[in-house]
Amino acid sequence: MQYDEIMVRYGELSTKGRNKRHFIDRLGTNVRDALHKFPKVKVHPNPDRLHVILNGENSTKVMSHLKKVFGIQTFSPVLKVAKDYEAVCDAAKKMLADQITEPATFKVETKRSDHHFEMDTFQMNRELGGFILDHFGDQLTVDVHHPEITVWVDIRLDGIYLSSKVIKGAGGLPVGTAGKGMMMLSGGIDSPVAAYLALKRGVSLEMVHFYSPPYTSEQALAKAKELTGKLAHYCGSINFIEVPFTEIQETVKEKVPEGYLMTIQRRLMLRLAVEIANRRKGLAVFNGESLGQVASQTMESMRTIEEVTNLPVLRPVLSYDKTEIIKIAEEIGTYDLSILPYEDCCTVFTPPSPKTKPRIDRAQKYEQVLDINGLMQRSLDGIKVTKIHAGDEFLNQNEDVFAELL
Ligand SMILES: Nc1ncnc2c1ncn2[C@@H]1O[C@H](COP(=O)(O)OP(=O)(O)OP(=O)(O)O)[C@@H](O)[C@H]1O
Repeated sequence: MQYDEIMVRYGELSTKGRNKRHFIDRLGTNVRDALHKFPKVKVHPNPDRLHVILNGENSTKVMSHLKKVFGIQTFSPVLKVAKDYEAVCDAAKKMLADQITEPATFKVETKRSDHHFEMDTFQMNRELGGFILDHFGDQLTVDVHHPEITVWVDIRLDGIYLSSKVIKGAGGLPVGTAGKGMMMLSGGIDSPVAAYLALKRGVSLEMVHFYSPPYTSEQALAKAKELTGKLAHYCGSINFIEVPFTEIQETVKEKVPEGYLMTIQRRLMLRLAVEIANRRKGLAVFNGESLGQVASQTMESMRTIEEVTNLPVLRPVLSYDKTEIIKIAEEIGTYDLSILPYEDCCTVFTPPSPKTKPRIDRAQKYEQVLDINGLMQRSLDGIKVTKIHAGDEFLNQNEDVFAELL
């Protein structure tokens, strides 16, 4: 059914006191971004509610985009009618016919800011309630205390607004209200989920992806970019930073004892991510590590890798089980992409038995034979940044991607 407006209720941000204005403005910007494909839509972020005026744009499509904007608790599609009781009845009938699928309880709740309207709130509740019972009496019964459906009637100066559905929003905080972070994004299952959770807490992210041609293919890179396109649905667009890592991996493999290959590679990845964060005003590095999942994800290993920086390294999925991570990946639509069998630079160079408790002093000693600054500089010189928008696709532009899978 086509509605006139979507009324958005704020989530957690309504408790943010002095920062409230900043949060609301940011949410307004994010909603406009998310709805940029609907040019007629107008967004009005008011202190108590945000109003999306549809001006004829398809309400179902607009709502499917709104569902992914963080900082929204719930929203309701609204019909606007002339200030006329008959018009209110017609609209209520249309709305409920579209909504009711099984017996339910209901009540009418009216608010009136136009005190010149001929009916007061009490009258409207009673009359419209009676009208609804006349038409839907076989399915609806009145419950004024805990109704399953509330028909809201808002009598304002410019018209009467009706709504009856409450749709759950994405929750969280508006992206961009919690600072900027660098997300280490592989093509795996965990880091896209970690990125989603960071975005949900209001962090604005840039993706840092290490790739090692010819050991890793164009398809592996395309997969990481396409994952970014999926995540961009939650924030409009995301910068994707590809970082060449081949020379580092070849050198580390040649010069470092096998048990420490993974640790030293990770220390270099982290150093690079931190340098990129410093250059691009990032406040933290995020990754998809989950405690105890693999050899590099023990506390000892995390400590030895993290020793190279004092920038916070944040791990949104640290305490999640794999099954919990997979569930979120499925919900946000990244799982099917993540399990495509393209090699990651880490898997290509993973030794058969990496140390699960690497020591800081050993890692430092093995790094002494490496030209860390030179390796990093050459890698940083090869960085490429691409702005990726929601839904951008990279894999299917490349037909041989699928050919290779067959
Ligand atoms: N090629 C890469 N580019 C950027 N970050 C990476 C890359 N490979 C690994 N990482 C980062 O290191 C974390 C741990 O990687 P690892 O391969 O050990 O674990 P994982 O559990 O398979 O993670 P994921 O499922 O995210 O790949 C990843 O979650 C990601 O944040």
